[in-house]
Amino acid sequence: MDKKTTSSAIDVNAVEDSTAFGSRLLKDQDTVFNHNAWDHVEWDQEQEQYAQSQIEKHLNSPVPAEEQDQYYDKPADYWNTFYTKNENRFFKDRHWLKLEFPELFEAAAADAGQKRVFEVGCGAGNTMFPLLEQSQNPDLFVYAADFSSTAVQVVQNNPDYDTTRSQAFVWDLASPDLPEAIAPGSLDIIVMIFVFSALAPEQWAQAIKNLDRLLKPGGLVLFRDYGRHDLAQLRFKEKRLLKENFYIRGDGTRVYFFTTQELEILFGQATEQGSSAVFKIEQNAVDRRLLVNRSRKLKMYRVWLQGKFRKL
Ligand SMILES: C[S@@+](CC[C@H](N)C(=O)[O-])C[C@H]1O[C@@H](n2cnc3c(N)ncnc32)[C@H](O)[C@@H]1O
Repeated sequence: MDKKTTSSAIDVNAVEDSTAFGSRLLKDQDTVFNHNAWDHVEWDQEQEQYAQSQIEKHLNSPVPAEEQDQYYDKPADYWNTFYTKNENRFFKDRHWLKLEFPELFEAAAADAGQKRVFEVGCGAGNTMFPLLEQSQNPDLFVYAADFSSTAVQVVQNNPDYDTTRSQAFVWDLASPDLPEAIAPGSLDIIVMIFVFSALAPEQWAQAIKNLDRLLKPGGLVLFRDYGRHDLAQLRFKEKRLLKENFYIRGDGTRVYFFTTQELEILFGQATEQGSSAVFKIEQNAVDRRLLVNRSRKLKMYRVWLQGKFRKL
């Protein structure tokens, strides 16, 4: 958990706490400090009011208009700086991947046949490396792309990077061009973990169109990202809001906080958003988790969204 007062994209590592999601339910408020994490937590009135007052504060104090353009001009530069500073801290062993996205590991089974998986916004390769490590499938190939060239270097410099089974390259998810390395309509699975939130809302339609063009019919998007009113949103200070629910962290990286309704419209009825893509929504769930700092008696309300969208 990020304890700094200035927000940073390293906060995504808080998702490491989400191991056996759904298993621990808080039934008695008096026991809240007995464990580190509780699932499916209903928010009390105090937390709801806090959320509303923070959102109002943000809306009343956006990033000054004359400072906004820099965050739209070269967003990858901020991520390059981020990876230059955080290279070692960022690689995490994601135990929950297998629990939440078993489809990935089915593609890695010995008899799964030819499978092509693409990790978009791969950062340090937090999906690609564990997947390949566990793969028994000689015919699994994993692509990994990020628009930060520093992130791609981090992946390529990893001693486990194996060019016979994987390929990492620079690509912008919101680009009008598909990556040269991947044939259109050839992918079985695309993984986006805390990536879509980094796009500006006006880039969503192009990004979804790209996913649709890259996937095979029946191919799957595996999605995990920030939910509306997550702790990371509510703790923003003044002058960090670019647009409603879209913020600039202290390190200059951007982050949007979604609702399931927005994802439903974006992926399920993408045509209306200016993209011809339409996906069957197989999962669109909220992971509301209360993390507890037992020694400091702090309660942290996390809200993450998880989706599985199948190309029709
Ligand atoms: C919060 S990090 C998550 C990294 C990784 N998916 C993980 O879960 O560890 C977001 C990543 O998305 C990348 N990113 C942001 N916008 C992107 C875009 N338009 N195209 C490709 N990658 C992007 C950033 O460079 C960063 O590596």
